[in-house]
Amino acid sequence: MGSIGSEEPAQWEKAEGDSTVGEEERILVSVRLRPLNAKELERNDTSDWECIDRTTVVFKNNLPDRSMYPTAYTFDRVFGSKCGTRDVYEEGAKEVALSVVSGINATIFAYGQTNSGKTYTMTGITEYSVADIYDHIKRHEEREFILKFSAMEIYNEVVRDLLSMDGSPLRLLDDPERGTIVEKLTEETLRDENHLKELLSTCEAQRQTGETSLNEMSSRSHQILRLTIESSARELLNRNSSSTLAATVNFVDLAGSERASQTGVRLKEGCHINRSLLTLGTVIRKLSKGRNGHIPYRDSKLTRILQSSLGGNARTAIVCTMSPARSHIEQSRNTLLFASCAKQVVTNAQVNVVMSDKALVKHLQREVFRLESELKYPGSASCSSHFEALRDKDAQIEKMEREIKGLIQQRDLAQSHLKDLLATVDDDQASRQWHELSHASVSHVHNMPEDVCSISGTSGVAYQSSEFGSISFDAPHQSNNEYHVELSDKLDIVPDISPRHSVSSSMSTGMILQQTRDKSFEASSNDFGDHYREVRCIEIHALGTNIIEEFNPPLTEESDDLPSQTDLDKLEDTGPQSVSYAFLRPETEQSVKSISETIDDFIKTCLDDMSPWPTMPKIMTFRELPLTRSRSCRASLMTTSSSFWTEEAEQHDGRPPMNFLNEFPVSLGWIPRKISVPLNDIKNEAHSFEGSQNTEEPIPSHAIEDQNIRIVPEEDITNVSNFFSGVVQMAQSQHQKELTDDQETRWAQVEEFEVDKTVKDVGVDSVLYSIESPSRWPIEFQRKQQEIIELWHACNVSLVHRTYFFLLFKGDPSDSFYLEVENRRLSFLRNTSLPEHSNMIVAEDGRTIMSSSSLRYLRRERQMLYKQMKKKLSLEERITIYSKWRIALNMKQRSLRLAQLVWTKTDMPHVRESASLVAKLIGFQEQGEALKEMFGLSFIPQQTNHRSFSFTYRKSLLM
Ligand SMILES: Nc1ncnc2c1ncn2[C@@H]1O[C@H](COP(=O)(O)OP(=O)(O)OP(=O)(O)O)[C@@H](O)[C@H]1O
Repeated sequence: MGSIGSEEPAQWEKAEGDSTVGEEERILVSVRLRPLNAKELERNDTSDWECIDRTTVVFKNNLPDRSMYPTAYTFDRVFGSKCGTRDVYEEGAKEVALSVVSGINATIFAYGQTNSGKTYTMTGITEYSVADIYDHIKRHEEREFILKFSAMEIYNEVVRDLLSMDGSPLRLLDDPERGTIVEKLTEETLRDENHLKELLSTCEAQRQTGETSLNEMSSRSHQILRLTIESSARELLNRNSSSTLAATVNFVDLAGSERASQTGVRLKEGCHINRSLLTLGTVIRKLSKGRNGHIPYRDSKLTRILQSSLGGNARTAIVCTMSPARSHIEQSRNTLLFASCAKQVVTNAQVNVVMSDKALVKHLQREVFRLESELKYPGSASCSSHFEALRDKDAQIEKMEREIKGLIQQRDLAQSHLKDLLATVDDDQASRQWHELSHASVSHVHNMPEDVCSISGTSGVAYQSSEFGSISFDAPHQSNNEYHVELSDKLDIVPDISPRHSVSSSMSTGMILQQTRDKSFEASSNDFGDHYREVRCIEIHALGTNIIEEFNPPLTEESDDLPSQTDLDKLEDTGPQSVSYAFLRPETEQSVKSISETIDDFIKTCLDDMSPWPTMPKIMTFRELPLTRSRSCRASLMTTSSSFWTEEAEQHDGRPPMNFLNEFPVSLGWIPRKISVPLNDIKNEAHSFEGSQNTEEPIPSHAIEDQNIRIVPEEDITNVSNFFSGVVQMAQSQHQKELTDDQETRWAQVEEFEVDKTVKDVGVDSVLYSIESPSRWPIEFQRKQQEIIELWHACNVSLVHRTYFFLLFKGDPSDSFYLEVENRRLSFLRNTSLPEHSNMIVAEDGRTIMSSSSLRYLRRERQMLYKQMKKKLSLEERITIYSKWRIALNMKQRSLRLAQLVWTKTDMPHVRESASLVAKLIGFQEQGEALKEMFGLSFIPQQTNHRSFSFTYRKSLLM
């Protein structure tokens, strides 16, 4: 059978013991006082030692010369003279001795001077132990026990087998597993308890004894009785994996510790006895100070044989016997000193498990496999497993971080949705109130007929704001082919073209497409700015013919989304510009192209109608006009397909058919069918404006030379019509003025056109004032301004437009043109809204579309302003403004009310406040001339040698 230590398989541990891991514990040390014997009593020796309690023994006779020694000693247990051996066993040895049945080595020592009662005590302890061991065996029939007994004595440092009769000395051998073993020591397997008793008797008989002066039967040797107990569970005995608990208990009866002089023994005997005892004392003393350093186990046979029991794998109990007699006080003190040292020694006993050979082989094979694996794979298995564990943990952490990130995004998204929902709820509430208020206020707006058209729709001004995007305007529904075209420097592309096509385009000249919406304007009508999505700028270069495709994949010429090759050729021929349709959706591009063509054709037709010269050399088409860099484009336009126009035009002698005009309800119906304009007169008049504004780029000479009239139309058809009306009106007015001034000679020299009597003669008074009578201009400006304000109000002009216009045109003489144009436009609109013109702005189905759309956009603007208030104004600012506008602070929906109040009156203080507030809400920043130009025409008198009259339209330059 092999044996292993504490590193045995768990199943064995569980089966065989509570623990194979040794627990440190101190040696159990007890002291036993024997009674004074007959001799001691005979010589009247006194008993100086007394056990005052279970653990303390005191020297009760305080002699003066002994005061230097301690008088009280405490041990695990002390036994007085009246205590029987049974007590000593029970409390001072039994627990340790019986550990052997649990596989734990144990050793019981009896230490003391001769005749102190060592043999007397140890004999009793051995018998009790054996009895209890056998009793344990009887009570554990499930296990099979094997008891083996051996006995030896060490006499004069010679080991003898007490069970052998030859008395030859035995050698000590060092076994790597079992430690020091006694060679050839008889080990009797015990049959039963009696067998053991017989053997014990044999040992007793074999032990060296001799008469000493103190003890007639003195034990002159160290006796070691060794009982080995192996036990196995019976149920496992037939299995290969059976294991056995194996332990040894040593009952050691030491020879007397007294000095030879005291005992009177022979010198040699005493020397050897003392050598083993001396070594034992040294080992104990050293062990009591810890296991550091060298422990001289090998200095004596006794310490070599009992090495494992001295601070090793064994539980140890020492019973120190002493005579209470005063005559042995020195030996008693030495015994107590030894006992005190022994008390400090710590042992580390553990369960000893012995496995069968087969089980051992199995175990060893597993161990070999494990070791081979470690050799095969560099780095210990434990290290590898640690790295793997770390990698797993890292992966786990990364996964969790990703999950956390995802959860955070989900949370943010949910919060965003919640915010939107709350905003929607607020909007709904606000919207309800808004409708209540707005319905109530409809009548308040000057009882405006519903068919009043939107000034924004006709003024060619759409509003650009980084926050709002472009504000465009609905067109009236026109059967199933209705198109909704929004002209804006920010192109609004509504994907749902059919049946309602909503396209925002800069149309003819420069285009800058900056934003698109992913759903129709109507669908997002509650929020002007939120649903815009950045797309891409499309520019039309003033020069060059290349199509700029900045981000879109290249479009082929065959693409329907591109201008036709004819268009491109035409552009090349005329050379002034190129058109980029980059990033337009196909349907949008087609619409834009159609619109452009329509406008070109329309202008051409108008000019043809206007032209007194049927063979006018060349009329520049809409797209042929030289343009400055496009920055913005603002207009609203109702349009139809070019084919529609072309076909209809052919049937109407090149003029726009009435159906077409109905589809441009804003102004096309107003276009005079026949206009007679003295072109030379116009050209001459141009000189009167020379030098007033000259910010435009030079006009290509060929344009002037070849055409005499150079017209750069405004960006939308509405403005184009207004522009022409302005041209006609100005010419007519000037003509009248000249007539008054007796300039008929000039007038006679030119051909006349018939002028439609529907044209309102708005004149150019303000322009003339600003130029000819600068001193009167301020008064005239105020008058014009007030007139325009009234017109804004009457025509439901966009609030943003009013604000821009009001803040930009502050009375500079150069503003006169803008005021004049604005005045004319507004006057035109007001007039066209009169009953006699209602047919021009009412759709075929009879709806007063323009009125409703203008009012609707006004409401949207006010909603937009309302929403902006909390974004743009601090609480303090809002409170100040509320008080200024006389809105009670405890009123609900104050911002809404404020939005409804702005621009509702025409008195100047109100207008100023309104403009100021709206400007702040929309982030208005005056940008000088560029911003002014967004209001449409910029009449730039051209300095020419020929008295030609030139208008150059310049796109607005909103940055
Ligand atoms: N506690 C005791 N109660 C009564 N008698 C005792 C007690 N202890 C010892 N004796 C008696 O004292 C005598 C000596 O005892 P014992 O032989 O056990 O001493 P010892 O220490 O073994 O001596 P030695 O070392 O010389 O062998 C014996 O006759 C024994 O019966």
